[in-house]
Amino acid sequence: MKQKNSIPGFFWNHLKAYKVHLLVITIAIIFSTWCQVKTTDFIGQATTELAKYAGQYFMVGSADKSPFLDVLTKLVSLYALVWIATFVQNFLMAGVTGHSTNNMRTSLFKKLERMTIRYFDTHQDGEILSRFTSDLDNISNTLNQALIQVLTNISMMIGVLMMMFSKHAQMTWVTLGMAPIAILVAFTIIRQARKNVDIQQDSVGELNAYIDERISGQKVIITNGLEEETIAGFDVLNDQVKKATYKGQVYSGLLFPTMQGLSVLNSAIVIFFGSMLVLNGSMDRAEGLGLIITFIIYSQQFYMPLTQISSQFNMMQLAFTGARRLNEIYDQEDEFERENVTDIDGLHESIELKHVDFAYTPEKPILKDVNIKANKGQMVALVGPTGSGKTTVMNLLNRFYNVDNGEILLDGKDIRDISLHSLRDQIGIVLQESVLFGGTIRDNIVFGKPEATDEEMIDAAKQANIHDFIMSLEDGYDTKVSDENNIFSVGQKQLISIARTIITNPDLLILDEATSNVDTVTESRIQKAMENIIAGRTSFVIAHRLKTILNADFIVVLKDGQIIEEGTHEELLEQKGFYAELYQNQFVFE
Ligand SMILES: Nc1ncnc2c1ncn2[C@@H]1O[C@H](COP(=O)(O)OP(=O)(O)OP(=O)(O)O)[C@@H](O)[C@H]1O
Repeated sequence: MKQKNSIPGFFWNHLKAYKVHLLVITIAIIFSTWCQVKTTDFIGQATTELAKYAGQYFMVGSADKSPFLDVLTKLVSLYALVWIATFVQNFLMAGVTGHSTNNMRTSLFKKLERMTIRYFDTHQDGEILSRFTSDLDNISNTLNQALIQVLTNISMMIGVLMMMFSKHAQMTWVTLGMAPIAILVAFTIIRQARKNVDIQQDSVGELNAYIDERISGQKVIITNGLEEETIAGFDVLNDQVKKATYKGQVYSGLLFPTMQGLSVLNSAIVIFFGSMLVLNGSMDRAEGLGLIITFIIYSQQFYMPLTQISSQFNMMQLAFTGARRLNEIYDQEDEFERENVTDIDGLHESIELKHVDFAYTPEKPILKDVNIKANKGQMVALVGPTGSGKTTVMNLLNRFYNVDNGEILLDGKDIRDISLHSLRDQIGIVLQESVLFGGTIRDNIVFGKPEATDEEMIDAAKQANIHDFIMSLEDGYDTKVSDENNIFSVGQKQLISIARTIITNPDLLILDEATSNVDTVTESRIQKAMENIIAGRTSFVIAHRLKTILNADFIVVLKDGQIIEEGTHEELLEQKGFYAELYQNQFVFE
């Protein structure tokens, strides 16, 4: 069992390449906050110098303003340094965020390409997609915005604390007096806000799922006249979102004014205590004024970061959740490959399932002691009621899943001892639900053999009986295929898939016949295309219409994962068993 990735491990793995950048960013942050803290000190000094200058000027009619101007010059220089350091931080961090999230996206996609079909069979597409969108976005936003701000705020608080203690310990304790209350208040508000934001996100998720489901089922809704009911269902969920959003916003909105109020209250206490120091003679007036102004600013510089760290906690929490969810993907096992596997160059003799047992989940056995042997060039048809295990046999032949007991032998060699890529190079699959990728028809046909010539492509399309249809389109083979341009029927899609398989010239064919929405003309085209592709090849065909498999070398009838009958069409009819009954039923029906 491989070790699970941790959240700190996730960030370390993706950020370690930028160690030097992050070090420079941290130094720039510390430097810029030190400058900011220092400017406060200079504002205090400038106030003191100005007060001294004004006092002297009123007393004797003239005064030296150079000490005041000196402080002012230092102040302006410090601001310039702060600007430069902040620019460096943001510039470097934008680069680190851009590159690291890009790498995260790439490594996530590569990982998906290595993962088992089991994972895709047991997770919804939208759920997997959301890791690329919202989870990666949350991580990127946190790196880009929250990280610098949190580091700045922490170093600001430390710097302010150090400066305050070095200036006046008593005033510092007075300034910090409100801190425990502020932390408690911030914590309580944020906890409430987070609770409601979570509810808000859940209800938004529910609403999205509802909209998604209703859009895909729009035809059923219209034909059943369920528009009003659908709107009513939407209203209920939408109302939930409204209420949760309102509460979340109210609590989030409370944080800043409350903390601002506490900070103002704190400033009043600082002014009061500072004035007491001047009034009881511990300090002269100009110095006292400077100190009060310095501590008012320090108090704000201390409380503001506290508020900001608390509010960024939410964003960081989302990034941690994102990292955990991405780790769930990285934690998945890759496709299983034994050591010392070998490559093969084709199927020369036979392919055989020998005493195969298989279950997707331990509690529900699917295939039980299945034995099928196809010699080179033979066509094997799999027939049986829905759920009997036909597709499962195909999944095992292609090693989407591995057998639990028994073995599958290709020319006498266990397919687990053959490298996955060379095994799959020999196999061509036409699935029941044909998939077309974004691009042109040409791209789709040459998908498995990008170097194919136009002649090869056209030849494959002709064999698949789809060439004439493609040529009837305005742009021919350059016709765009996309979700928006869904001009193909189920049957036509399957014919394009057949052409895609033919062009790769596989030794072993796995065909799952399209069952629904195929008109009779397309059906006979598919029939012809299948005959063309099967000729001279070893093939396993799942047939739903029995007339497609009358020529099969032998037919295997599966029921509840077991072979119940086996033989040629004629032999099975003679047996007058399950197959004969199925054939009679279809014959009458058609
Ligand atoms: N990924 C999976 N995880 C768990 N169970 C599965 C999975 N795929 C299929 N099954 C179950 O395995 C059994 C056999 O399914 P299979 O798809 O092989 O049947 P089939 O004969 O091809 O059916 P159909 O003719 O409807 O396509 C069914 O009970 C099905 O529910």
